[in-house]
Amino acid sequence: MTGRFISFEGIDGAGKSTQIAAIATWFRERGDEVVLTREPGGSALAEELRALVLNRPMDSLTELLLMFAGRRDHLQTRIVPALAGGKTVLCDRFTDSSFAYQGGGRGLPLAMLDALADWVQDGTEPELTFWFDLPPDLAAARRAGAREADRIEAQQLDFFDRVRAGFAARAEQAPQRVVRIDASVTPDDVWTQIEAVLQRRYPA
Ligand SMILES: Nc1ncnc2c1ncn2[C@@H]1O[C@H](COP(=O)(O)OP(=O)(O)OP(=O)(O)O)[C@@H](O)[C@H]1O
Ligand SMILES: Cc1cn([C@H]2C[C@H](O)[C@@H](COP(=O)(O)O)O2)c(=O)[nH]c1=O
Repeated sequence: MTGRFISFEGIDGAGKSTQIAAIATWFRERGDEVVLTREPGGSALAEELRALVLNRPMDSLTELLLMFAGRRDHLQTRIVPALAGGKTVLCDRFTDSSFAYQGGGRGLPLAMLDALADWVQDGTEPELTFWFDLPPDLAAARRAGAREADRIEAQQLDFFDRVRAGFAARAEQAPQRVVRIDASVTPDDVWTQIEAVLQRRYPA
């Protein structure tokens, strides 16, 4: 049996976490067994790497390699077994974030990311990705009211402009998989967009 793998993407503060619980409930009400997880992190080892990558100074290539090292462990120990067991895996960020942040934001070569994604994922990728899109200045205002910035969130607006462009490029390359959600509206209006996509993709 093969489950469903769905990811959630967007710049920091776009509102993913606010919506994911409702999406989990939507699938559970249909009888799915849901695994909620995140990247960086999601497994014991990858959570240790997360603490390092979000807080310790390092160069861009080290950051990229730690993201993919954690992803490999997360896939091997949680995502692939859950999918093999027929579960619905909802993952807060996945490889699109590496393309957007390390590729777009940091400017690392996309060919390097393509190679890492091939090796690390070995064909496992989300069937559906919600891209929560909103302007970086609005996201920054939301974050400022919510929490203290980590090493990546502390970047300037021009960094987040490049990250947003990175997500837009990924959406353009995979229009069947990546669905853009206008995240600048109220939480209820964001949910209305998401629910419409879920009903269309997964009819009762
Ligand atoms: N549609 C919305 N309108 C206004 N504020 C929102 C909206 N959605 C979320 N917020 C608020 O913005 C802040 C960031 O939201 P949230 O943590 O869900 O974002 P996120 O995408 O998960 O961020 P990150 O990826 O950095 O963890 C929170 O304070 C949340 O309450
Ligand atoms: C998977 C992944 C994540 N990032 C960045 C994006 C965010 O700034 C942080 C994660 O924080 P969140 O509050 O859990 O969203 O990590 C990245 O740069 N590259 C990646 O591959």
